[in-house]
Amino acid sequence: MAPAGSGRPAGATPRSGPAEIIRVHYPRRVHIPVVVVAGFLGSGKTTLLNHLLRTAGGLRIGVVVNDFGKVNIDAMTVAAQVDSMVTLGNGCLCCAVDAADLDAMLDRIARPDGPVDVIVVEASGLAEPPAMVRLVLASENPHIRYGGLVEVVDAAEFPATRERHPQLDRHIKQADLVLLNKVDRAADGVLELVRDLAGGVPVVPTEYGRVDPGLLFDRVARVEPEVRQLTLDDLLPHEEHVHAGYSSVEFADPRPMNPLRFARFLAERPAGVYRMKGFAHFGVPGFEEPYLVQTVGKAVWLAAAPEAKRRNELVVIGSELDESALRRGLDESLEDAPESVDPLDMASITRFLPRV
Ligand SMILES: Nc1nc2c(ncn2[C@@H]2O[C@H](COP(=O)(O)OP(=O)(O)OP(=O)(O)O)[C@@H](O)[C@H]2O)c(=O)[nH]1
Repeated sequence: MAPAGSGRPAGATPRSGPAEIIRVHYPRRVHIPVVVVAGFLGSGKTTLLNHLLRTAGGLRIGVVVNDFGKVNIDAMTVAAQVDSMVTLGNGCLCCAVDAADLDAMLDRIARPDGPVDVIVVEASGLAEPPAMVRLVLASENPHIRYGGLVEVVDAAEFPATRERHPQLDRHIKQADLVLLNKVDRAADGVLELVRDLAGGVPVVPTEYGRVDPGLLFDRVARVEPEVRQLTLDDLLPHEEHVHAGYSSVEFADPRPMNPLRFARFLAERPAGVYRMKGFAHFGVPGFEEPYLVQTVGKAVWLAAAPEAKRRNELVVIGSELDESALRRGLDESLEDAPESVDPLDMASITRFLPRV
């Protein structure tokens, strides 16, 4: 893959093999994922952020640091490595900054020609995670999309924190992904307990926030998808040098999907799934073109992908995935007679398209 963010001109991406086809695969309308990282004081959010900044390759990460208090320690810690820094220094983002203020922050860094590929909002340790997510979802910036709520949980302090802050159980359930950090200092049984509390939300154990950035966001820079076909390999996280703790399942099938059954599969979000991405097609009269499909937690986005192949190619990423149940769910979503499907059923799919 070309170094992300290398600024290489369109069409100049070198790929091995003579049969390299350069194809437009993503919609031209670009959406920058905004990942919210929450967690109690000291759980390891800044450590995670620094790890992401160090290991994201050429991806340009914009950071919104939401510190509580006047002294901006987190911002100073990460500042040296950040491409574009916007700090919310006036207190807890969820209670002191309204959506318009966050929008103003995002506007400074989230532009199609802007300086970043991904935005991470590090929430103050005191922030209520769903309030942070609502701020991102309420943003009127047309260039962003919600990239998931990652809750960092301190495994070493888990029993004590839970006693002091019973809302921790709720935070774990509300997250799209739980990073159970400090497993090097965790008592026996904490991982099992957190997985139990999470009720299907993927839980990935980490030390010093060392997680593959590919779990949190695509390793492909925004400039790239416009110049070449996205491969399954691009979509898969790479696990070298990081504590794995998660897995991915690839599904490829040329047969079309049934819109109702596939929509149900997306909505049901099988246990342990954090992200799904790839392409799906339905072959229903009037809806022959494939779609780019992306999910993060409970959120689903679709985009028309007219130049993609008419086949399903999906990557499912998560923790403790039940591969055979996933494959069964996807197999059961396939449709042998797409021409006889009621085109109105496509509403279950097209409702995930961006509103224009
Ligand atoms: N043993 C151990 N220590 C860790 C781990 N991850 C982070 N720490 C340490 O925990 C302390 C707190 O980490 P931070 O990353 O600052 O935590 P934070 O969530 O950003 O804290 P606030 O900004 O106060 O909310 C630091 O001293 C880290 O070095 C880990 O996996 N294991």
